Amino acid sequence: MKNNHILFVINPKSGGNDKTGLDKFIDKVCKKQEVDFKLFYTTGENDLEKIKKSISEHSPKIVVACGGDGTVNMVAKALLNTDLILGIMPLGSANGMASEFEIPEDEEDSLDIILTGEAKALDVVQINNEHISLHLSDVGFNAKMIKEFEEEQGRGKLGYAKAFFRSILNRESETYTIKTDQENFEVTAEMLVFANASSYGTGAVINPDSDLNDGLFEVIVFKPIPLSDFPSLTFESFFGDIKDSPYVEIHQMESATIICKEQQLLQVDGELMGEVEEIELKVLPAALKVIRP
Ligand SMILES: Nc1ncnc2c1ncn2[C@@H]1O[C@H](COP(=O)(O)OP(=O)(O)OP(=O)(O)O)[C@@H](O)[C@H]1O
Repeated sequence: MKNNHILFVINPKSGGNDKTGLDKFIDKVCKKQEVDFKLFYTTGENDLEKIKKSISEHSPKIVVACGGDGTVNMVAKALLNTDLILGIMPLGSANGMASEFEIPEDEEDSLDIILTGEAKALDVVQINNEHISLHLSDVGFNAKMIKEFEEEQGRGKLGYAKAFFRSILNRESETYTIKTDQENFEVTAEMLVFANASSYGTGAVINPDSDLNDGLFEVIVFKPIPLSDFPSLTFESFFGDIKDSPYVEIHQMESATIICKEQQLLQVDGELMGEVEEIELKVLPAALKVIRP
């Protein structure tokens, strides 16, 4: 079956790559396949509202996020609680959600999946009633590393490596209280991950039991770890099972309130959301339909 009537939401800046030929490419493929389509370009200003307006003007069946995780998250926000289907053309510097769904970065292949793939339901994690997370959100080590990276002059792979090693050397432990329907408990952690999905864009698997459609999410506690054991934990996340590590604890839940003893920088699907003291998490089961291979 051919998927018809599509709105392509293009982030012209994502991934730092040139997208000047993208409109012609979409036009060529869609015309050949006799698929109706419209293009929308993000500006970085009030894009969510503008996308919603464009959806109400054009009434598409599918809305495709052409960008990185930030663009995917924003389009998903516009589609929540509607019958519209999300498609993904991974064109960002971080394409974590696309790699989770095994959507290839090649434009031709990803567009083919959008036109012929099947829509499957996906849980979404609501955070503090204002953000949604399809992929991975966290406080602690990773959020601080992203901040370091964004402040890095050089960026690129070298900038990432510098931010990574600086963050490793400056790791800090924080105390968090986790409140669920069943229990309240305190943890000391270098990082807490709120995980719908399984892996960061780098390929590190931090949530091996992830099921994107089980009506649950995982809170992964990374306990204080001596520097000498850091390489083995990293190795396990890439090649083994992180659950075997004595420094990792995984809790599954439907909702939770996390209270941070000190304010923490919150990262949601690759975007920094500022400092928070309390984090309200709630799974929205099967709240989104996504085209997958
Ligand atoms: N036309 C635009 N000009 C500048 N920024 C934009 C534009 N459109 C969207 N943005 C910004 O792009 C970001 C999302 O980028 P996205 O995550 O999709 O790609 P990315 O290349 O992975 O991003 P990052 O720069 O975070 O690595 C948002 O912060 C959004 O505000």
